[in-house]
Amino acid sequence: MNITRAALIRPAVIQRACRTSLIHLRVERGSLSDVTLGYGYVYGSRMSSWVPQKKQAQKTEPAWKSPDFTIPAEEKDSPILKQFESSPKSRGIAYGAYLNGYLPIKGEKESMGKFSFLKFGRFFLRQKITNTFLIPEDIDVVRIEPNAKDVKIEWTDGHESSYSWDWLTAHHFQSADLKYRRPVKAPLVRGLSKPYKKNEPYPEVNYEEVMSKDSAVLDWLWKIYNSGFCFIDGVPATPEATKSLIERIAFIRHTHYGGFWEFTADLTLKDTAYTNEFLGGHTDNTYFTDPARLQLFHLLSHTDGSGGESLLVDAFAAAKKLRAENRGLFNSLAEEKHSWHASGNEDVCIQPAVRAPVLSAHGDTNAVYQIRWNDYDRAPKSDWSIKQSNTWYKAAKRFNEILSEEHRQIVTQLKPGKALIFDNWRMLHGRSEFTGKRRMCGGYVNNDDFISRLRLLKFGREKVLNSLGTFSRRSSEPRNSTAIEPADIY
Ligand SMILES: C[N+](C)(C)CCCC[C@H](N)C(=O)O
Ligand SMILES: O=C(O)CCC(=O)C(=O)O
Repeated sequence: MNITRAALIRPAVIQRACRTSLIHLRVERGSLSDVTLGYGYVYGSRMSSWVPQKKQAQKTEPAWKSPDFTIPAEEKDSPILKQFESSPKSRGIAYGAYLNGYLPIKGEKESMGKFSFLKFGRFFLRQKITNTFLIPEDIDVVRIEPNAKDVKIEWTDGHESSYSWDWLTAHHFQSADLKYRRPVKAPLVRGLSKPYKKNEPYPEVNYEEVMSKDSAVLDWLWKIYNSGFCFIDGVPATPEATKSLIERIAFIRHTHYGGFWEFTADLTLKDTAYTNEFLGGHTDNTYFTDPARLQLFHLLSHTDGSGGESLLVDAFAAAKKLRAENRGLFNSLAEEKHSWHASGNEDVCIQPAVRAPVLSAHGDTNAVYQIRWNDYDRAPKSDWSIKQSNTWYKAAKRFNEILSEEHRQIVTQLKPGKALIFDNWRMLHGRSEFTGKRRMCGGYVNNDDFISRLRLLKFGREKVLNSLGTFSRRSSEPRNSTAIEPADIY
């Protein structure tokens, strides 16, 4: 198999690197010329000797990788390659896969069974192709060939791998060498990096900009990530424009309220949102295993009445204050799990697969990463002692007082044309009571789709892919479970 083939099966390479060898990488920053590469094996705990290598001559890229690649005349009638006539890039890649056995040889259309197409398909999908469990347990390295761009390794089973330096530095096992690890400092979960302060101008972006430029989408998402919310000005006051705005981030999360929603105080759905009543600060979807991460509201109209002001409160900042003030109360909100529920509509009684506390701490860092605060939807709890129960209610009462501190209340009157989006894992939202006819529309976006969009825009696909599976911590030692921290960026 030539090296190009190995480069084509990068996912298997990744799997193999993670599974069969411990690569200690000493990379002299910036030079990459002299690399000392040693490796040990997870299996048989054989530590090999260090293998100092010198820089190899840069290999030339295969012709089919160049953007202006054209398929040689004699291959023109390949039934498969014809399918890639549309774009030089896919045509070149297809030809590369063809040369490397991922596509049947010319004229053997019938052999283009599902499997080979699937194999070829996977070539694009960055999914593992190799059967991990067929990798011999006594696998060993035969040859290591580092060069400026990557490291090529030949294994005893004949397989050849190619690892980019970025990928290696992000994935080698030695956590002690964290300084060598360069994962994308991407917000995998979230952080309280820059809470919005009262009287600062509100974070805001422009609709036309967001609809026309990915750079404006990045600015928008980064503002939501850092401040917890963002206004969008210049939005046509129509459901259609609002829906397409949300879809600049990702597809809209569908729930028992529908996908993109328009609502008014008509109790079409049995929830306080569908009334004109006061709604205290709360997060939505506490009853879902995976609460929506973002929520967007856009007031379409409000006639013959007044009120309906919108409230936002940064619950991460409030939790940080509670922790500083009384660690016992903070821990109670972080440890006592509740069975939140949504049971208003006759045909649903929704509860999370795993009961969740008010303050969810991240399993790797113990930093708070998600708030569930909704007294309307909190279910009864009986698996605690009187003492635990009393402590929790005391903690919840104190937390509510902190959340209600005047300087934390971000109160705005939404107007048609200016939408509001916020982080539903961090910010409480609410509404004052109102009179008259008020039409609101909006939608939810999942956490994973929000973070995916944000990371790819901010860091670029190659860097994000190179950091798959890495997780940078403040310290290389996991924190113990009692030291639940306030939300922070990591
Ligand atoms: C769909 N729309 C946003 C209009 C209403 C949703 C109701 C949210 C519910 N009270 C909760 O806390 O999850
Ligand atoms: O009507 C509003 O402004 C907010 C409604 C609300 O809080 C919700 O739908 O969760």
